[in-house]
Amino acid sequence: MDHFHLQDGALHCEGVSLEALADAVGTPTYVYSAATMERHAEVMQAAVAGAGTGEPLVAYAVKANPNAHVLARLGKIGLGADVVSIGEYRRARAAGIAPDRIVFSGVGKTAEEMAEALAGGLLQFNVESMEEAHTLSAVADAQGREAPMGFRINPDVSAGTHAKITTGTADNKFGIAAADALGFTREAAGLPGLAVHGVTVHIGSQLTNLAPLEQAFCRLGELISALRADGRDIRIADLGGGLGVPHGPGQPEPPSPEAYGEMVRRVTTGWNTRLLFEPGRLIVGNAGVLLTRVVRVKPGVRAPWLIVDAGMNDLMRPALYDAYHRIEAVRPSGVQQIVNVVGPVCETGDTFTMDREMDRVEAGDLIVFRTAGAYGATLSNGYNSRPLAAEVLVDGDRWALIRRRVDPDALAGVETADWR
Ligand SMILES: Cc1ncc(COP(=O)(O)O)c(C=O)c1O
Ligand SMILES: N[C@@H](CCCC[NH3+])C(=O)O
Repeated sequence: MDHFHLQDGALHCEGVSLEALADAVGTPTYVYSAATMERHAEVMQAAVAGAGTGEPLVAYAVKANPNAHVLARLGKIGLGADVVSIGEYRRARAAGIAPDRIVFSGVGKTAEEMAEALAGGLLQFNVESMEEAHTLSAVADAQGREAPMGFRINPDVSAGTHAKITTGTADNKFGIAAADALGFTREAAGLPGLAVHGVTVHIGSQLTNLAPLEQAFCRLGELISALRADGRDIRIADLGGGLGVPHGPGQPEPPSPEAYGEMVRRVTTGWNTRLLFEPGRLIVGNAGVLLTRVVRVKPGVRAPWLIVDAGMNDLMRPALYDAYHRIEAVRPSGVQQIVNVVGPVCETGDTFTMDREMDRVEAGDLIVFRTAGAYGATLSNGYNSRPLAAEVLVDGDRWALIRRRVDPDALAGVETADWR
């Protein structure tokens, strides 16, 4: 069921008219459906229920959408958090997510970040190099604590996704080579302050095929056996995120969470570990749209330029990854046109799409970019001294502004000239 639907000829999010929202808060604005993100979370929880030993933990990848109100909603229905900075850790805690439901990933954790998270509590650090393990050991030893950790394995599997969001090939910066895992884990187990109980893998994002995930999980399974044979007490297997979401007709259809859960159950039989999952996009991607207004329509050589008031600074994915976003008129005219949709930023890359067939719209009309709930607002910036877009959360027929539009003057307000 799509919570973005037509009602009285115009697009609504749940019971709220996007036209009314644009009038109330202006554009560009991210609009999220609480019902959609909660349903996605529950579908994921159900898909992996009963897998592994003990309670499987769905630790939402905060980076996908770190808005405090989104985190609080997801935390309330039982999701944990996968964080990659102390900023995300603090946000997860502030949203009420318990320390024992938080994992800390990322290749560049600093000693300060480790110290704060260790003191505050967490389920596990996902450590990405032997060098990092040494830093964590020193941090834990200094606090007189044991840092729970697992190594992130780079399984050297091609995820079949965009090169810039592939993370599990030997040439990527993430994780340790599977061949090093035995030696590194043995070395880490001998360091003070480290409790090595986990292994983790995450091979990329927007995966539309289960095969590379299955291959990576199988490698992890072999490794768990080898680590156990070497005397390690492996209790947690964190299978990362990465499951793709549908982007609409003509786009690759990802496997369902149920099919993913089935594969996980099959591959992890006999592992005898607790299972963790780190979905981001799956939970929030299709729970959000970017609502924007057409500023003007300018004649073009191939097709007219539809210049909208959202730019690449607001939604970076097309510029960064040539990502496809479905574009819809908020009030469909029923007449189709072919257009190039671009933003106002002074970059040729500020192009959302070329030669797209869509409903005919004119200057002043509203359109939406679909599937913008993940890696949308969080990747935005103030390039060209543009404000950061507002964010709205809809729940039934009520809505709340969950991030005010951030004026460029507010950003300029932190510029200092403290010469020394
Ligand atoms: C370690 C880790 N876990 C989870 C995720 C979430 O990925 P996705 O949003 O594709 O589920 C990412 C991002 O790719 C990641 O780097
Ligand atoms: N930011 C990327 C996903 C990368 C996730 C982080 N590892 C996207 O929008 O598709």
